[in-house]
Amino acid sequence: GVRLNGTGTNVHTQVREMHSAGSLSYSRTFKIVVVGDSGVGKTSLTYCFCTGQWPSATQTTIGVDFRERVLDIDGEKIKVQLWDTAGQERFRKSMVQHYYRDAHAAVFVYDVSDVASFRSLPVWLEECRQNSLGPDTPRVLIGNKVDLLPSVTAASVMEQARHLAEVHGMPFHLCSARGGGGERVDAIFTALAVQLKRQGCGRGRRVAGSFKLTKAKMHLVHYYCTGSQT
Ligand SMILES: Nc1nc2c(ncn2[C@@H]2O[C@H](COP(=O)(O)OP(=O)(O)OP(=O)(O)O)[C@@H](O)[C@H]2O)c(=O)[nH]1
Repeated sequence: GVRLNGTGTNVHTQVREMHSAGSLSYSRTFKIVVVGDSGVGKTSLTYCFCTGQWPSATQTTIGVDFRERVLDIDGEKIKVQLWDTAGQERFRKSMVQHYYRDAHAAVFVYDVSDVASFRSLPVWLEECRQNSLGPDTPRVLIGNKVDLLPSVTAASVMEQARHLAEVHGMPFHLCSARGGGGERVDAIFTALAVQLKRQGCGRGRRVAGSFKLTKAKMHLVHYYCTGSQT
C-alpha cells in the first residue's frame, strides 16, 4: 500500500492498488472529467493513471473516452472513472452535457510549453461552471509536459497559473505524462479520489456509467460528432 499524506494535513490515508479490477465489486464510482485544449496530454495522463504505462502513441480524442481504475481507499473499493474529453471543438458538439452529467470533480490541463493552452483555461472553467461544476466542485489544475522545461515563457506562465489556481481555489500541480513522471500523475489523481471520499461523494445516486462506451457505441459517437463512419 501507499501511504498518502492527502492534502497536507496529518491524516494518513491508506491507498492500495486493486488488481484485476474487472472482477471486483466496488461500492462507489467517482466520475472525474479531464478537460483542456487539444494536445495538452489529457489522453496521455488518463492512460498513465489507469494503466500505469505510457501510451506509445495517442490519437486525437473523438467525442469522449473513458478509462477507469479501482483503488482501495481506507479499505473501501472505489472505482475512479476518468472521462477524457475531446479538446477539439468539432469532436465535442452535442456530447458536452454527457461528459459533465453527475461528475464529481474536474481536472483542468494545460501544456506548460504552449501559452495558448493556458489562455484557454477560462473558457474551460466557464464550460464546467455552466454544467454545474463550479467552485463547490473539487477541481485541480495541471500544468503538463514539464519535461519540456526549462523555458522562459513557461516560467512566467507558471506564475500566472499559480495565481489562476489560487483565485479559483484549486490545487495546482506540475507533471509530465512522458517517462518518469508516473508517480506524480498517480499521486495527483489519487489525492483527488481521497478528497472525494472524504467529502462523501458518490453515495446514493449512481453515476450515469450506463453510458458505457463499447466499441459499437464509440463508432456511433464518432458518427454523431463527425458525420462520417469509421
Ligand atoms: N513531451 C511531452 N509530450 C507529451 C506529454 N503528454 C502528452 N504528450 C504528447 O502530446 C501529444 C498530445 O497528447 P494527448 O494525450 O493525445 O493530448 P489530448 O489532450 O488528449 O488531445 P485531444 O485528444 O486532441 O484533446 C502526444 O503526442 C503526446 O505524446 C508530456 O508530458 N510531455
